[in-house]
Amino acid sequence: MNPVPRRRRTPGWLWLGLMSFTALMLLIAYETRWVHPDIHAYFSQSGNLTGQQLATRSRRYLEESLGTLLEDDAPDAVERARFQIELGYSLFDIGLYRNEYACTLPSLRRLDGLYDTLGRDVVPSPALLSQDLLQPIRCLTEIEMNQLDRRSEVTNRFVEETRRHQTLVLAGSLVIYLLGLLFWGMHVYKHRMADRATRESLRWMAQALRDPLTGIGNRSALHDDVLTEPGRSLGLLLIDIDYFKQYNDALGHPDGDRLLRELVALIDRALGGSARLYRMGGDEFAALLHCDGTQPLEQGCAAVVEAVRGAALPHPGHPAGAHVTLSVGGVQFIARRDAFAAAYSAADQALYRVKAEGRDGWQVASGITLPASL
Ligand SMILES: Nc1nc2c(ncn2[C@@H]2O[C@H](COP(=O)(O)OP(=O)(O)OP(=O)(O)O)[C@@H](O)[C@H]2O)c(=O)[nH]1
Repeated sequence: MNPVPRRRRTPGWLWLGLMSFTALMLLIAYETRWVHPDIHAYFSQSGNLTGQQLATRSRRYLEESLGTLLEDDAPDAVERARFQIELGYSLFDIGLYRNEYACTLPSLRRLDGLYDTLGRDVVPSPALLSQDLLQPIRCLTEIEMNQLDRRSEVTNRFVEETRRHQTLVLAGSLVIYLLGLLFWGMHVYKHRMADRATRESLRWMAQALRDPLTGIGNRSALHDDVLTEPGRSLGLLLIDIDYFKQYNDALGHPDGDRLLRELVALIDRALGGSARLYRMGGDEFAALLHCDGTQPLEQGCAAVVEAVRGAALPHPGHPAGAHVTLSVGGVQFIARRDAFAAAYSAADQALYRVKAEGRDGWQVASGITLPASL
């Protein structure tokens, strides 16, 4: 046995639309959390960039010590200068400066020597002092400048990359948004198509239950309508035109069609517009009305026959030279799937009794014989 091929499921347009909007949200979330690593390092006070601040502070201590030694005559001036040199030294003596700036080690050695000399209470000559302190101060200035340049470079790179990221986010968002709109549009379009197909099917189904010539229901519609009212007491009229063949023969089929339409309007009016009419085929109609007893049914049958009689529609082919007349058979029944065939047959027999008795009249079946199982 061949296995039934499984239909491959593809995501619908609505799902694709939702997926693209989710992708848009993820992209935005990612980009808003993105931070340039160097800038992160800078703001988190770690990494190389902070070195510039240490050099600045170190240089200030060394400049202060130089000023103290050259201009301060207080007895503790040398001690304070030593302390300032010591502070400047500790901020200067870091791995970054040692590794990256050649002037660092000689400067530190000079500061070491000066610190020892001052410890022995010896104040070097201003020329020597200038050499020992100015050289480290110049070195620190160079470091500061360099670190500042580096910071600018990083900032520039950050700005450029931020711009690139923004462009990416903008372009990506635009593409995803447009895709989302497209998918959504496709979903709406498919939905409309499905709606249209459903309406079309319903229209076809309604048409399948209509008689195209007269616009009233057909035989299938009568069956459907009876089944939609289970248990309800209904009256069924079967109506047949007398000598319609002769009418067609005398006036032609187009006039015959016109008569069929005219009679539908007449019957409808005669039944007060409350009955549902059907064309069973050829020149035979049916009418379905709500009635609790046989009396309203008999009144309906009589009204239909009288109305057509009263209209005095010419019938040039009538064998007895009369106008158009109808034969009607009626039955009252309780709407049930298994009772309808018997009811229909009883009304048909009543109709044929009218035909047999000379036409232009009506009869109502006295009672219907239901199948034994009912
Ligand atoms: N114009 C027209 N004629 C139709 C249509 N359908 C069926 N007929 C005709 O209706 C006629 C029915 O003829 P019969 O069944 O002999 O009935 P009748 O001539 O009315 O005879 P009785 O019922 O015995 O009085 C036939 O001549 C069909 O050709 C239709 O749609 N239009």
